[in-house]
Amino acid sequence: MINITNLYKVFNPGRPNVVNAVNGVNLEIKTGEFLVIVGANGSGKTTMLDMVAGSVLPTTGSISIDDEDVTRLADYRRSKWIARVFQNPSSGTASDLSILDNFRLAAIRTKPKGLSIGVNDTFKNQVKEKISTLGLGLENKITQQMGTLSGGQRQALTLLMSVMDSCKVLLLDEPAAALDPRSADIVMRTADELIKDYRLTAILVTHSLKDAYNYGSRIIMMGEGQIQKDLEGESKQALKQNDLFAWFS
Ligand SMILES: Nc1ncnc2c1ncn2[C@@H]1O[C@H](COP(=O)(O)OP(=O)(O)OP(=O)(O)O)[C@@H](O)[C@H]1O
Repeated sequence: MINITNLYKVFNPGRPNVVNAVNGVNLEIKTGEFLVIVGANGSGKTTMLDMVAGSVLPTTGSISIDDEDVTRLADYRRSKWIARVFQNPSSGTASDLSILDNFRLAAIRTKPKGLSIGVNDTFKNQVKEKISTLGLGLENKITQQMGTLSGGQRQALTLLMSVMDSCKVLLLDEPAAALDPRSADIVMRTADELIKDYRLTAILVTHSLKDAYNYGSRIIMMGEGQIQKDLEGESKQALKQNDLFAWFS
């Protein structure tokens, strides 16, 4: 469970270019919940995600994960709980390494430095089996360099890699925004399945109202650094795509 209490982020405080990016957010995200965040440009979505990830520190307020206060914990120390997928497909993978070596590194993401993992047949078969679930035929190309794959293929693999090691929280920062419609669908469906299969707590930031409508168990809309709408459960399911468009009109 993620608990966000009285969260504020002020950039450039006391200067003429001061920005109140996040402005008093309170949010409890239950284990296994798939939260979608929508909102206009500059409404504070990414800053919120950055604060959960630990790459931006809050000005005031607190964040806890499973009752552990992580408010001031550096991002690399949160990696035992959190995996993040960015908009840019190159961010989550090492271009020069093979698919298999990327998965090898992913499997020891949260382990102490210096630990390595042997690439035996059992591991190879595990990786192939996981990759085959994508239905992209990549299981037969595990020695191919990651850099030679398309953006969609890389994003789908990045998602799979995030559950190779312990991961409780999946942060999705417009993961399909740079992809063609078919690849975007594959990436979003893969994310949805992993969230359900591994009972991950997930936060998706998106400008795609189609994805916001199709995915997630809860949706919030941010405006001026605050939560302006919050629908979950049956209310989220009952939301029509047109209602969602109307939020932005
Ligand atoms: N490092 C920073 N320094 C100064 N201002 C920042 C910084 N990061 C974000 N901001 C400002 O904070 C506000 C919220 O930005 P944020 O990126 O969180 O919004 P967003 O809702 O994710 O927007 P978008 O949909 O365009 O990605 C914006 O006014 C932005 O310019």
